[in-house]
Amino acid sequence: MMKFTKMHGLGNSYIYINLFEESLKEEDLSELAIELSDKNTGIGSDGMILIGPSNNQDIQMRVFNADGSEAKNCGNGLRCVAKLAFEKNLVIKKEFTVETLGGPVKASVELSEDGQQVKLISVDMGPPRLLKKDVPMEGKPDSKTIEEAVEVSGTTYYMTALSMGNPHAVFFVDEIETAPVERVGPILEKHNMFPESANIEFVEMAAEGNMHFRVWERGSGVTQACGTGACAAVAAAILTGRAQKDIDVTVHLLGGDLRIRWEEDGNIWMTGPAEIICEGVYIRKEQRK
Ligand SMILES: N[C@H](CCC[C@H](N)C(=O)O)C(=O)O
Repeated sequence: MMKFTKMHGLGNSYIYINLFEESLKEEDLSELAIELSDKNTGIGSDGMILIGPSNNQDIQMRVFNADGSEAKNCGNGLRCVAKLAFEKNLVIKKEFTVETLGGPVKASVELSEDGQQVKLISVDMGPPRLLKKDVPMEGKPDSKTIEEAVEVSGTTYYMTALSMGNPHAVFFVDEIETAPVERVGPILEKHNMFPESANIEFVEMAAEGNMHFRVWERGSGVTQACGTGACAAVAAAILTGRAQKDIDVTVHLLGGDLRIRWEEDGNIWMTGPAEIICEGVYIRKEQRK
């Protein structure tokens, strides 16, 4: 039996396990993520996120996709971790740091009128990493990938790729409704130009300071939202001259809106909501027989 909390950030849901209360075996983690994410025999989610102690930050977050692969960062997950950590008194400040495999980030929480609930969370996601060697992807290690042609099933697409601690390939389209998310997403996710696979995003620029966004996530497929992907999309828009730094961009995702801003100092800020769906006790498959 294992206590869990199911949370979502704009419909991108994960099963959160509090390692201050539960202990898990390292060798079980990948299988457990697959088991929990299964909507028929598990709880149903886009993956599993562990919140635990850190030696060098206030808390640690580890992210596992629905296919059991471990990711180095998760924007929607960070907002949920920040909310849970504050409301469960795992941290005592409204601003604190989170250790991720993709590097440390800073989170700050905005509270409800009665001060009891976290309503909005802002995360300093750090700078986008623009060099091919950092995405990582094939090609000249110290060069950037900005509007590079890539052919998929006979059609040429123009890709801007970067890392937010995890790999992203961003494509600008004229009409988000017809973006080839499910046709092109899975092909590019596992394309051999990405040694660690990649998250694939499609963006339609809208009126000043707005964009529409869809995503095929590495290890989880189509999700309602991707926080690191939204940051990557804004960075790509700025790198390709479609948006400017130091101005809030509203990213319209299937599950709702995120406010993203690439500051002149180089860091990207993400602000948005996080919700607790339910808390409970999960019975592991091997305990059900
Ligand atoms: N699928 C991602 C991890 C989850 C990222 C996403 N859910 C977010 O909110 O940033 C990866 O393998 O890098």
